Amino acid sequence: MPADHMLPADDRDSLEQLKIMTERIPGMIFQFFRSTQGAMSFPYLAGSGALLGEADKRLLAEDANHAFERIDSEDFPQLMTAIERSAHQQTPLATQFRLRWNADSVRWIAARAQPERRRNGTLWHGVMLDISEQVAHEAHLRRLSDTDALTGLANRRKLMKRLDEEIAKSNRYGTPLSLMLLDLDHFKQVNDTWGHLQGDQVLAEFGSLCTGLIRTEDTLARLGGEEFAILLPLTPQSHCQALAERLRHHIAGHDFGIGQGKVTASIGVAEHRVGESRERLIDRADNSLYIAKEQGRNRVISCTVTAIG
Ligand SMILES: Nc1nc2c(ncn2[C@@H]2O[C@H](COP(=O)(O)OP(=O)(O)OP(=O)(O)O)[C@@H](O)[C@H]2O)c(=O)[nH]1
Repeated sequence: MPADHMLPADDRDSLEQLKIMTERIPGMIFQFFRSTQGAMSFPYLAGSGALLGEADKRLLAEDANHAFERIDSEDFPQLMTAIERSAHQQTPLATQFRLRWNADSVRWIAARAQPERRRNGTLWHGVMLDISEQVAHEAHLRRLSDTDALTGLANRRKLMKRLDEEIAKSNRYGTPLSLMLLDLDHFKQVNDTWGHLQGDQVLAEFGSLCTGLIRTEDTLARLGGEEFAILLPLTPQSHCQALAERLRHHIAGHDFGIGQGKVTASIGVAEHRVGESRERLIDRADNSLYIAKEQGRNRVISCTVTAIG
């Protein structure tokens, strides 16, 4: 029989096993306490043994700020809000944030914890997991779903997102916003004469050429086939029209690998009007493009019926 102050052997084995396990799991289990005065600490921290030394654990048991000061300043406010809400509503804490790991490494951490009201504050019981690889993978998938595979430019889906963002800003602040639609002329002939592979090459080079002529804040997208679009924030129609004319000129003078002057583009321009929908703006630019094609191609038409070229 064990002495009164000792645990039975079975329990000691279980405790020993639990200790070994918590030190080896690929994450951390913790208790986090926030007093009613706002003082914060980690009374218990275990797991990912290699990541946190005993000294760190002792410091954090006194004051959680040793960990909080390593949290990315962009994520800190939403973490504090999540803690506050969880304490106030007694609902589970579920959040994620970036943690500075060492001089050149930042890790994404997900935290899930259950709050428990105590006489002098709130005590959470929870787990933290390093989700950096998952976050990087999601970002990669997002980039893929927003990118046109042939040209590496933004695709239609991405352009629609950017249009929604910029239209919202334009409506809110009354700032100018222009949209340009570009369509290569008689592209079928390029394919028929030089082959589809060379046609692909022309499309990719067209993307590079235009990218080099616009600002980084502008979004150049391939809408599909030989149709492209450029979204130009903070740009009134007159400036957009001048840029379109410059692009048209460069395109017509460029050798895309099939001889100079073999590729031209028709361009339609429209400026967003406050309160106008995305579809209406696209329709107006598309209408200008249609007129440019009708009037003989290799020209710029703006929605205010000004024809150049
Ligand atoms: N090489 C290549 N060709 C494409 C791609 N997507 C669409 N096209 C071709 O682009 C051509 C578009 O033809 P049309 O819509 O008749 O237009 P167009 O010949 O450019 O004539 P206009 O626009 O009226 O000046 C077709 O031959 C399509 O096969 C692509 O990804 N690669």
